[in-house]
Amino acid sequence: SSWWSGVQMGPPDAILGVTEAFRRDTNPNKINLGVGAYRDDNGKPYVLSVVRKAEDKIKAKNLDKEYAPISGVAEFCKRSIELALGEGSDVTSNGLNATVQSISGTGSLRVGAAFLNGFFPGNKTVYLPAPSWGNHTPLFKHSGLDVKAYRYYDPKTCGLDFSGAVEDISKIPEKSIILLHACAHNPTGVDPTREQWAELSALIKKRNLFPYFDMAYQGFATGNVDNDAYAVRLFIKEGHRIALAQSYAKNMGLYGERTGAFSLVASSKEEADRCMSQIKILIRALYSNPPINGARIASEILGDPELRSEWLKEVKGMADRIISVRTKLRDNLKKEGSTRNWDHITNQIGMFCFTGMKAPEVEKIIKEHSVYLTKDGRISMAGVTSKNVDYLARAIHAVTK
Ligand SMILES: Cc1ncc(COP(=O)(O)O)c(CNOCC(=O)O)c1O
Repeated sequence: SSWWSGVQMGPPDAILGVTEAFRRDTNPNKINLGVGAYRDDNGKPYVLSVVRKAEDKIKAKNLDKEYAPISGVAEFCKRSIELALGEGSDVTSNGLNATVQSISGTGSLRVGAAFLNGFFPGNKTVYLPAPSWGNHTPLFKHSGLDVKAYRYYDPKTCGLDFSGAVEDISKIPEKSIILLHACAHNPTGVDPTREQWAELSALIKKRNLFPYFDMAYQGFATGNVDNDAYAVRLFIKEGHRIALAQSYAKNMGLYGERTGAFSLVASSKEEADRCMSQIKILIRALYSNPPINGARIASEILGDPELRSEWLKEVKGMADRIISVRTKLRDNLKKEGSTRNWDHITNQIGMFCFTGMKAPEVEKIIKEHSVYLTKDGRISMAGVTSKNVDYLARAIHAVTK
């Protein structure tokens, strides 16, 4: 028998499986609301013009292709943590952060998880919001950490189950790890209000929990990079020593360039240096050093005042398009005569909308209307355009009335 006769066929990825089914559908009105990547109003992938400008500037520099340091392109690491914490943060001015470039958000989360597995002195269990990004559980489990959940989404209101979250977090054993989506929660689109973030910060401090922020959408949620970093900056201000994973897949459209960063905020520069040395040892044995192209593009944009302000306009443009189709969809559902409350479509934020459609309704809308989405009723608003939003509203009304 062969070496691999024991290997089972694994289940298809829930999200990518939707796209395959979409591709097979011949209905000209078909709509793909599964994929979590931005599309313009013509449903096409979007390369930011500021990214093209940065590429031209980089090309003119005739840079070599030498290895980046294990910790990545230094300029990128500096610009990335400053984007997250804001210029002049005393964390960066006092060198309290250990920041490494990694392979987009997923690689950054994974490097952080490997470091926690090796060095976290507390309860090596990560508490995720229920539900969370599908990849969080396998990512942390493969890193050797245990994974549990705290209540987060309320299916009755399609909003935040804040009292449930507080109740569950109050019971999390001290010195555990709590994963927080900094903004634009995936898959629900439900974010805490600023007041609720303040309560969560106080509670997490009281419970002596370690906050691990996943910020994959900074600038993409409200269109403002400072607003979207509010929770991260609040926790720092409140004295939490956080971990942070960042991605430039969505807010710079660098999906395939795999550009991201992992940061740890330590209590002294000397401690940050010790942590950095151990993180580098982990990276060396994982992938040795990260890809240079995306990091060069991101640091070119973040480091040049003109490109930076152009980027801020473009990322706001993407966020605004999503917000406008949210409003159109909600209004069209009303116009179709739906008696359901669809306010959550505009209360939720970022790439995703948890519609509240149940599995039978999802099956029906796929089969009868060729609208493709994941079974949990999550739609990627990026797939909604001014051209298909009427059709979509009719289809949703047809299966939910
Ligand atoms: C919360 C979160 N963290 C991290 C990431 C990591 O993204 P990347 O590794 O591409 O930077 C993502 C990207 N998700 O992909 C879209 C989808 O769910 O369909 C994410 O949503």
